[in-house]
Amino acid sequence: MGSTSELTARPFAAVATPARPHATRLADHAVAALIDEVTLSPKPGLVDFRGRGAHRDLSWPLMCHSARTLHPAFAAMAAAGEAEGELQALRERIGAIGRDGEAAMLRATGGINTHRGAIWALGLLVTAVAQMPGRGDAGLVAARAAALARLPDRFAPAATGHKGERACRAYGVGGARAQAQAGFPHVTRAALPTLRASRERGDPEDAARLNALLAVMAELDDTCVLSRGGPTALAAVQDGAAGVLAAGGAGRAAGRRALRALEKHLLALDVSPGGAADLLAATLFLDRVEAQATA
Ligand SMILES: CC(C)(COP(=O)(O)OP(=O)(O)OC[C@H]1O[C@@H](n2cnc3c(N)ncnc32)[C@H](O)[C@@H]1O)[C@@H](O)C(=O)NCCC(=O)NCCS
Ligand SMILES: Nc1ncnc2c1ncn2[C@@H]1O[C@H](COP(=O)(O)OP(=O)(O)OP(=O)(O)O)[C@@H](O)[C@H]1O
Repeated sequence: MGSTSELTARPFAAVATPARPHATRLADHAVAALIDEVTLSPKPGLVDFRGRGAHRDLSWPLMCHSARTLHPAFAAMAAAGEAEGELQALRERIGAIGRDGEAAMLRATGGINTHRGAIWALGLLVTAVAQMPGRGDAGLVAARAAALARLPDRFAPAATGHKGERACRAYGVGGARAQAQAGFPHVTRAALPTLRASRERGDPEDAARLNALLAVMAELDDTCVLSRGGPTALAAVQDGAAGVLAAGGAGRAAGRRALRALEKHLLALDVSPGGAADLLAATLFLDRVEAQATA
């Protein structure tokens, strides 16, 4: 079997054809990025092609099914981005579409939260790309997504009551919302540069993607980790990920040994960097969009 990135690239290569409307092709890229992310292996603590990581209710088939279920929501957000020029109206339109997408996700998964954070991040980015036809620069797209994320949504719940929100309050961190409102700095300033530097160094694609994930894990205030393991676990994730990169990353034998040790440690702590995984999917999406724009 080829690398997992080869395994997942093929199904979508035939789908994103020029005949499909732009909004549909953007949704294709978003779904493909989510499937590439969950398939990437070996990820520490996370669901991947090998198994559940530190999760009892998530699996690779379920995450792939959830990702495909989100295609209509991403296509509708992209179409809204193309049609709506007034940003406040657009913000509330995609908020409503995102909540519908969350409901569709929960119906498809039997009530399990597989991609709530990904709907937020990729929904904003898909909408931003749709607003800038022919442009794909990650920094510009992320800045437009941030402008949307900073606008209020009168119809969003005042409080989600979710783990991420509770972790933000308990530990004084910004979480998914702040990451988007700041323009996805962990994507544009950490993951994307690491992904490209690894490729240029000749690392295999899977190793480059793992290094991009590790670059996010090394710095992110991941509320998935904080919710389960608090600041001690978050420090272990951040220090461990930085250690793998310092050992040469996933493309070097010493880095792979450090990655295996990190995975063992996170499984022992029973924590999973789900937020970093969402941002890896966002990174892979922007990487695809930039490649298409410059093709
Ligand atoms: C902004 C969101 C993510 C709020 O999430 P909340 O902070 O309440 O926590 P929740 O546990 O639901 O989801 C957080 C998810 O974000 C990811 N995440 C965690 N930490 C981070 C981080 N530092 N940076 C980025 N993503 C992160 C994780 O995957 C996690 O699962 C979104 O769910 C939301 O606004 N929901 C309200 C309904 C709505 O309006 N949805 C449509 C938005 S398009
Ligand atoms: N490959 C992945 N594996 C696990 N989580 C992922 C992955 N990719 C993205 N995520 C994100 O992380 C979230 C799962 O992290 P979380 O800690 O919330 O797991 P959970 O099982 O829902 O929570 P818990 O079991 O602690 O109640 C998903 O909702 C998704 O947004």
